[in-house]
Amino acid sequence: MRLCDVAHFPGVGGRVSASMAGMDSRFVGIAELAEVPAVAVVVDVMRAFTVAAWAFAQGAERIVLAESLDEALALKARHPDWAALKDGPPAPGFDMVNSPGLLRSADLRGRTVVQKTTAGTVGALAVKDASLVLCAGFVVAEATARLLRTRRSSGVTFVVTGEDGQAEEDLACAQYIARRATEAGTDATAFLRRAAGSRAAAELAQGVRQGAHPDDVALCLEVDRFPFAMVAALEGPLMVVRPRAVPPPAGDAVI
Ligand SMILES: O=C(O)[C@H](CS(=O)(=O)O)OP(=O)(O)O
Ligand SMILES: [Mg+2]
Repeated sequence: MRLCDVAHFPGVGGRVSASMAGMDSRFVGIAELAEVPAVAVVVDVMRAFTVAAWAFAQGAERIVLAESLDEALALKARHPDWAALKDGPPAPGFDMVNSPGLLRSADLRGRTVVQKTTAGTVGALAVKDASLVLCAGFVVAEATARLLRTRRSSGVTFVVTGEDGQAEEDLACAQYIARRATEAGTDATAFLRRAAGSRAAAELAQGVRQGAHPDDVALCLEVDRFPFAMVAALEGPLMVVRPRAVPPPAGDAVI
């Protein structure tokens, strides 16, 4: 299994994985998932899981992750009250695109959202049999790290969804959450700088990616914009994401 280079992980030299304070972190691309991990944190900063977090902030009750555009449309056809969302340009049958800047004005109170994107939703579906799956980006970093701390997870697989596991914004965020799970006071600055310099950020800023809003990059780089983690789990045949509040445990001190 090829694992992501973590040479840019401050304080962790070399490659592969990081072991800190009893938590072993692995950073892998979707195609590198050889076995079902126990605990998986699936990272898509730009933009699937930033969008998912905004959907919950706008009132969505749950997000169903679709395997394909056809499945998303079929679910929408069966449940006309659900809101179907895809990346790329707007398309017939879909209600929304994968843009936090566009989504933040939507009223999704009580709605079920069906989401299909190129990387993020694919990554979460690839680990659907894991015992815990968290979908993450910078906007839910602390809640995600706190949930890992609370569970005292000893081994965590971070799925770096973009660019075959090489997307700098996803790797930086994964490494930030891994570090923050063991060191609550971790400074985000260097990690955010890497994400801001990523190919995805440049393409969004240049208008290369369709279905975008000028504020998308900035919204994807807001650390801890939301106080909840996002837990994905199988509910019958569907992989469903729900927000989970993660209050600080008594005595959870900054290390
Ligand atoms: O919407 C996005 O930013 C991307 C689409 S693409 O990879 O740039 O074509 O999807 P995501 O799954 O959110 O990375
Ligand atoms: Mg992405």
